Amino acid sequence: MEKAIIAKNVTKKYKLYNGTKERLLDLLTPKNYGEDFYALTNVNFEAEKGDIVGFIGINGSGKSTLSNIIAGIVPETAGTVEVNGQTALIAVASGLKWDLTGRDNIELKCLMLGFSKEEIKALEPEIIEFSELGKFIDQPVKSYSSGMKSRLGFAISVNVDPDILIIDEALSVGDKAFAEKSLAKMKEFKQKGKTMIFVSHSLGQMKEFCEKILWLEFGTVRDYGTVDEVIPKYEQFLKQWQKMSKAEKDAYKEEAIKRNQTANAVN
Ligand SMILES: Nc1ncnc2c1ncn2[C@@H]1O[C@H](COP(=O)(O)OP(=O)(O)OP(=O)(O)O)[C@@H](O)[C@H]1O
Repeated sequence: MEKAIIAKNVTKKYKLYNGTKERLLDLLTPKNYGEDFYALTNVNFEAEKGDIVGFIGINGSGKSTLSNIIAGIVPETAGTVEVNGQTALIAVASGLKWDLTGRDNIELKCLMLGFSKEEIKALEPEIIEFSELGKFIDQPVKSYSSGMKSRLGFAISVNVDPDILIIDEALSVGDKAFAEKSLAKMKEFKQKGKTMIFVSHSLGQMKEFCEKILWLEFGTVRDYGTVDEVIPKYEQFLKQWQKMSKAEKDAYKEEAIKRNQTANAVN
């Protein structure tokens, strides 16, 4: 089988600063200010061409970070990510230039993807219609609601026909009718044998839509397998997690992060 994505030992380190002054000092001086925070530690993950993979995990597990790295929007700190094909990421707050209008965003995105002026002209009406933005298409994106931004992002990404479509929580904003239309479009993609990554907290949507599940836990891979293998284990975990007190959750999280950091130091 042809691989669509090969992620090897992917690590993402962020710097956490105690205020703007510390951030500036870190930039301006050779001394190391701020605290290292590992959002991902040595993540290994592969997807075959045509796989539909769901990323699950509680808040802060690194799902969006890994999606953004695969989409080429955020650089990895260490490790490698090989992606075979053109990716398109649909996420609530990403990829759109807020000062430009919806129409300008469509044109810019298509130009960046290598479409010609003629191809863009032909594609634009379809994208605008799918977005249901009406006359707002000529207003700056900063005047859009989060649902409208998501609709525009979704309309562009699904209509440019990417090889790998990454959808990060974009179905959770906006109305039910648009979510259904988007799901139908995603099913079309699935039938065409495209590769898809789907990030969602809705296990119902995951079961309906995905074949494989990558379960991330505080920046590491807790499990990767079929929907039937991984989702029941995750549901079991969620039941325990929900019963934990805040202090127990903090302790669990701290322990997991420490384990990740130790793993990082060893490798
Ligand atoms: N730019 C950043 N600077 C510092 N820390 C960050 C940055 N972006 C993400 N993080 C941290 O990295 C961790 C992983 O975040 P990420 O958004 O990837 O998680 P997630 O699993 O997608 O979470 P959610 O389900 O809440 O969307 C979090 O602890 C987050 O606070």
